[in-house]
Amino acid sequence: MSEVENIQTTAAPLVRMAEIEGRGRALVASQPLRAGQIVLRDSPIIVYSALPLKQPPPSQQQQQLHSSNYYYCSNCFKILQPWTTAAASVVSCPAYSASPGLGGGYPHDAHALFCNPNCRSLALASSHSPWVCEALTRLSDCPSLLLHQERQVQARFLIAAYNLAVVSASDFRTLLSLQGDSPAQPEDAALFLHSVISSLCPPPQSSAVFGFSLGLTASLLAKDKLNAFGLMEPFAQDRERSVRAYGIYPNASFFNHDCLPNASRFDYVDAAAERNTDIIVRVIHDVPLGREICLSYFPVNQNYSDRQRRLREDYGFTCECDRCKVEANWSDLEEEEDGDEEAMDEDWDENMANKDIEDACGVTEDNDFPHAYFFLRYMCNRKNCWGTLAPLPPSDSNPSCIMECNVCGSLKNEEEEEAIEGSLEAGVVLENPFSLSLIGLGIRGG
Ligand SMILES: C[S@@+](CC[C@H](N)C(=O)[O-])C[C@H]1O[C@@H](n2cnc3c(N)ncnc32)[C@H](O)[C@@H]1O
Repeated sequence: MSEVENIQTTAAPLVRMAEIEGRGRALVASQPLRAGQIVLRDSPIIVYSALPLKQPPPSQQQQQLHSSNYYYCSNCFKILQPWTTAAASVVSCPAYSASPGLGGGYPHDAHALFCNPNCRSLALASSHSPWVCEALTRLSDCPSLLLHQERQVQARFLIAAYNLAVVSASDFRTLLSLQGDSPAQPEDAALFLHSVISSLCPPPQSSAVFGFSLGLTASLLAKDKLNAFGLMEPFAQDRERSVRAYGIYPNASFFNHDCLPNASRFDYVDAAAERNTDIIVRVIHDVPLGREICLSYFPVNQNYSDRQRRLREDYGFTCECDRCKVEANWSDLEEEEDGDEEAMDEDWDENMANKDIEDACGVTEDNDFPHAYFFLRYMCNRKNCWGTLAPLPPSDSNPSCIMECNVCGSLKNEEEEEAIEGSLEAGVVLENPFSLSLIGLGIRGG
């Protein structure tokens, strides 16, 4: 085992890297961890926009995206205030001649806006170099690319990655060290994007040390697919949550997946603080020394077959976690019963609700649903949220009773919820030591 460099700014790292057979590199607890403890704060080596290259004119924005979320700074990725005099500090990339705000709004076709001149200066010296600016301009006028939204976002990643090779060789080496190899036969995306970039905007000569080849393009795309974290738009109950930007995080990339994770990651992109694109990983309950720390690569409410398919197709492995071992059996039964795999999603809540709550809390010994406690305690009960709850960091080793959701951001005070709900539910479940979680998370009744 080797210690992960820079993984903690404190003197004693809380996690270290281990090589685990069948799972590759992993992060394990290097000391006993308390619920809520921050095990990693990580800064991205690349952040790139999740928006298509060619943005629709304002008249169509409403249909395609939530318009208030549409504009953000191309350096720090904080949302830009709607155009008012309060947003007067917003500046565009120098290559774009019009001034933001003219005509009552931001220019919809400016490919880079910055929340202030400082952000612009930082970007011009790094992520928005003259080559990136020129490349994005050319790519956004490429008709064959504009047909594929996903390819446009991949193109943004490739431009950011090839630019990284020029502006920071060491960060580019780190990127190359992450999981993800070029497949023997390059996939369509790599063939297409490499040819478009070669013809329209080949990387500058200064990146020659790493070269520019189809193999490298394919390998970079593979690394992006396995390691990128989505920085999400704020949660809203009435619409699907979208990704604002993707980031590649050099240390967080070593977290393996578990369908019942013991840690969850938080981001605070619109926070006023600096390093707003960092991700912060906290353990959701106590973790013993030596135990692997895992995240879930997607919301924990997904059913067994969807999870397995996604992990196989997107991440190339078969999940054999405790939850999958259990659900493999009841999933088969349910699929036989209704003969419709798709119906599992809708049935999932019902499955949970129908399981005996006493079993869930370990009161009786039934291994049919041993992990129900996880959902009752650590899954957010806000409609359409499906986030994971983790306690706030402990203070002076005292655990916090405030749980924070990593998707909608709500804070739940377990003690207050117990007091309020307890009076409503008196006699029903309060004898159960876990009742406050059951009530607070609203699982009862499905
Ligand atoms: C983001 S990387 C995690 C770090 C990776 N293990 C490494 O060595 O760099 C994702 C990859 O890790 C592996 N992985 C993650 N979770 C796993 C699990 N539960 N079982 C087996 N392999 C896993 C898969 O190869 C997956 O594509």
